Amino acid sequence: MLHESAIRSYFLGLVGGAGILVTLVHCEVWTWGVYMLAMSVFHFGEFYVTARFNSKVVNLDSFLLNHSNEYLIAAAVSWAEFWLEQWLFPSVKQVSGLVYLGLVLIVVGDGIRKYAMYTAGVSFNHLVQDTKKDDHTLIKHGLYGIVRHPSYMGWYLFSVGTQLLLVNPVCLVGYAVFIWKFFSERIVSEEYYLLRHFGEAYRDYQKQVPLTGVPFVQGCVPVVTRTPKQE
Ligand SMILES: C[S@@+](CC[C@H](N)C(=O)[O-])C[C@H]1O[C@@H](n2cnc3c(N)ncnc32)[C@H](O)[C@@H]1O
Repeated sequence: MLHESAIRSYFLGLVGGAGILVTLVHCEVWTWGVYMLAMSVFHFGEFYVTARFNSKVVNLDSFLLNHSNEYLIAAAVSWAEFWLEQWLFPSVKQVSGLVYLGLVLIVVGDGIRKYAMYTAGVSFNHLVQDTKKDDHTLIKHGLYGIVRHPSYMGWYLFSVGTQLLLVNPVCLVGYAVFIWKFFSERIVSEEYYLLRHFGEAYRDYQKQVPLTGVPFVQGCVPVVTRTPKQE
């Protein structure tokens, strides 16, 4: 495991370094260079923060490089869109306020995600836990006192930010919709298990912190059984 994580880290370092080079040398596509750097920092950071604050579960998957086929396809489609539009309609890729908004979302989004991972510590796991481990405690402080799913919120902002940075209109809409759908379903199943693990304590937490952090996503809310109205 150690040598393979070293290889992945080296590869991510190369991607980040190449990104810096592209940014400095190829001014016409500097946003692509910043994108490469952002992706390498994001994936390296996933492994690093897990290794630092939840070392018992760290493994090669912690880089999230092989998150899912859908993730890889979405990345490849965004690369294709960027280079196709850069070639066919370079005017679309003109640097504007959108690019800078994308940069802000990338930095803020990744910062929120990594801070959430640090805050949750050993309770954070890249895989949703269907059984409760002894050291899994309910986290309600820090960012978790503001929204219930700060790491998903951060990743959502980061992902949308990458498409703004690349000025990819098609993927911007696609990412905003499909990633939203992914997190809305994920949050419901995650909260189903959290309710099983922590029961009333999680129910109270949902009341104290009503926002999930992902827009228009409510999470796993209890089904309210109506008492018939007294006539
Ligand atoms: C990938 S982490 C995501 C955590 C959270 N959804 C977020 O966005 O910050 C998934 C794991 O975190 C755990 N988890 C989520 N919210 C938690 C909380 N408030 N306290 C403790 N564990 C939590 C879940 O049980 C799951 O195993």
